[in-house]
Amino acid sequence: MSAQKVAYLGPEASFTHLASKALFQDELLVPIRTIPECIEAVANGKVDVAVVPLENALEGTVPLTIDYLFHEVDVSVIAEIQAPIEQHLMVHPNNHKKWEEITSIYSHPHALAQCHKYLYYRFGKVPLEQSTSTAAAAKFVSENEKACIAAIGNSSAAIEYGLTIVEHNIHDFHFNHTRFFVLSRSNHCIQKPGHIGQVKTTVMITLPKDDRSGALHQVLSVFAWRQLNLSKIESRPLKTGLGQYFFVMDVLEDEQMPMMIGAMEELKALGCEVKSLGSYNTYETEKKIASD
Ligand SMILES: O=C(O)C(=O)C[C@]1(C(=O)O)C=C[C@@H](O)C=C1
Repeated sequence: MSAQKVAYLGPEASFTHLASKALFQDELLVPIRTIPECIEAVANGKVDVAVVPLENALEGTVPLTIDYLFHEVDVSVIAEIQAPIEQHLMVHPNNHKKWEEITSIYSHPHALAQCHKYLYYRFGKVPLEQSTSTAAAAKFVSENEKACIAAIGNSSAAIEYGLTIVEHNIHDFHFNHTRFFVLSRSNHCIQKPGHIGQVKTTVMITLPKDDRSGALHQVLSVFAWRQLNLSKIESRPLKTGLGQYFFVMDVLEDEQMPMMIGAMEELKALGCEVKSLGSYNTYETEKKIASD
């Protein structure tokens, strides 16, 4: 069988690349510049699969990913990858000796936010610049050795782009992990040995338009009386006006199970709109994932 094309938020050595490599050892990995372009690539059939960051333990949801999946495309989640995240400050080797004089710091907004306290106390006056990924920041710093600037990213990015790490582990809290979604046009979830926990289903629910009181309570009851365990609930703006939201819920059950089928029917009977992203297994980059 020919290798699958797997798009990921690049360039090489982004955290998303490291997560993709853990699950897709034998496939063709294709770096793409931004999260929407990754999602479009899989939706349009340019690639078979796309890997994008979804949620970080310190900073929460990556809004671009969840909003794009709700508003713009119909694709399924076929796996989740969880990875530990260690952020380091790195500079061009030519600037190694004067690294404390850096004039700006580049990284992905989620990475900058994960290091907020460090940056505030250590470099409070130094401007922070946003990049499309941590690896894009490292690449930029490597290409601009004349400027005394730094990037925040992982140690693979430092090696890939020939940078020197000047401060290790600058993220503010020790337990720093990120969830990545593996997206596909088909809804056949990846079944490789080594997954952890229970199967999960992600649904996006819009409440009935009549704005009745207790609507969210009704939605939660649909899951509660069936003993369907939720591992996440979050509201995101519908982008139609202030106070209008959709709800993202992760349910620890397969959507094919009778209780889940019943729950989805009851939600629709209540007047909710339901968009399911499908059921999927969770893999960890630290744990061995068999190549098939
Ligand atoms: O993959 C990368 O390197 C990214 O820059 C993206 C991203 C994210 O959006 O959460 C991935 C993991 C880390 O949490 C920080 C940044």
